Amino acid sequence: MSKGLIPVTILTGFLGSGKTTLLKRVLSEAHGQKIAVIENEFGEEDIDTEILVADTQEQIIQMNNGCVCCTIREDLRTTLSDLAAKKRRGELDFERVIIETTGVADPGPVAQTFFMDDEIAEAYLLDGVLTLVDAVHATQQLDSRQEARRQVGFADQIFISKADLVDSAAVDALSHRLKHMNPRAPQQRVHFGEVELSRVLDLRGFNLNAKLEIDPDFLKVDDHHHHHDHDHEHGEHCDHPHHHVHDDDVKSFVFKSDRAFNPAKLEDFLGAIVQVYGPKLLRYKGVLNMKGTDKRVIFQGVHQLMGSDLGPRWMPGEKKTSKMVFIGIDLPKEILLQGLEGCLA
Ligand SMILES: Nc1nc2c(ncn2[C@@H]2O[C@H](COP(=O)(O)OP(=O)(O)OP(=O)(O)O)[C@@H](O)[C@H]2O)c(=O)[nH]1
Repeated sequence: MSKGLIPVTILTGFLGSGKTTLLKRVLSEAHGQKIAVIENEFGEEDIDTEILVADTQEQIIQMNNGCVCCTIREDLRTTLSDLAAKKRRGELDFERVIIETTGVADPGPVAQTFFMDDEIAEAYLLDGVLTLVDAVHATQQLDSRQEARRQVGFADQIFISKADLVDSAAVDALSHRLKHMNPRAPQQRVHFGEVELSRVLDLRGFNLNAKLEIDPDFLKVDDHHHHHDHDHEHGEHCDHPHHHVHDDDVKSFVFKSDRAFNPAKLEDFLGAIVQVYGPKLLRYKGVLNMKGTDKRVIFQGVHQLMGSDLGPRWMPGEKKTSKMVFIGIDLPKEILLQGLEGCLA
């Protein structure tokens, strides 16, 4: 990672989705890596920490704060800055941080900590948000709990746990639903937390400097919108019986164009959009063809906080296709798509 920043992974997922199981597994497999774990649990019981301590040499920091939504940002900030200070002074030795969030929390404030606070941003780099989805209970949780939907919306990687307990058609339906909510995040089934470390660490989901690719398949699930997509990847229409039953408020859409953006217009437009829709924009991310540079422009954000950076050069003869994905709650898709179209040079 650049500039010696400490990579941070946020592990989220609804109650009982298998976060601790996965974390234990990762810690036992991360040979040679020193990981500081921050348990952000809701309630007094410190059971998870005990389990982890018993099995590993990791440094565990428990935060038992009552109200997750309002106080976590401050507590997490303090915890993170203490950790970084101890590392600087040589009192603690660790290379990365994993934060296990409580199952009922919206991961947004946790993720935002890494953008909003200068002191934190100078020491840490948010590497990725991992979301566990419980195949047995997800449908009901997603139907009834906004936090569960937001956890999916924020994910850079989705793990479906407990697929062993339901039939495969049900897992497929769930997977399909998740893909609609968040086409950007790869999905993988996990059995009792068994995952490759490469799926968990160094995802660089938030790293602007990293080589950034958007899964080319995500366009296939964008069933409502084809007029920006002239590649005719329409094969996968949603004939799935499950799809129209739900009305998930977390939705996503993709903008795609081969024409370059006018940077000033785009900046104005996006600036205005995040002002108005920031609270509803969970994540957005794009690889853009921008007039005036032969490099890709990588842009991404969480809520109102937006950043951009230069990525790799376009290859000679390569089609310079801009792709943007927006994930959010009740977003005015047509307004956004038309607005973006209007920013093309
Ligand atoms: N059958 C099955 N059970 C699993 C799987 N993954 C986890 N579990 C079980 O699910 C239960 C909950 O797992 P935990 O890892 O404690 O879940 P958690 O997300 O940390 O739970 P909270 O901290 O309460 O939010 C445990 O009994 C696990 O053994 C899986 O892939 N299959």
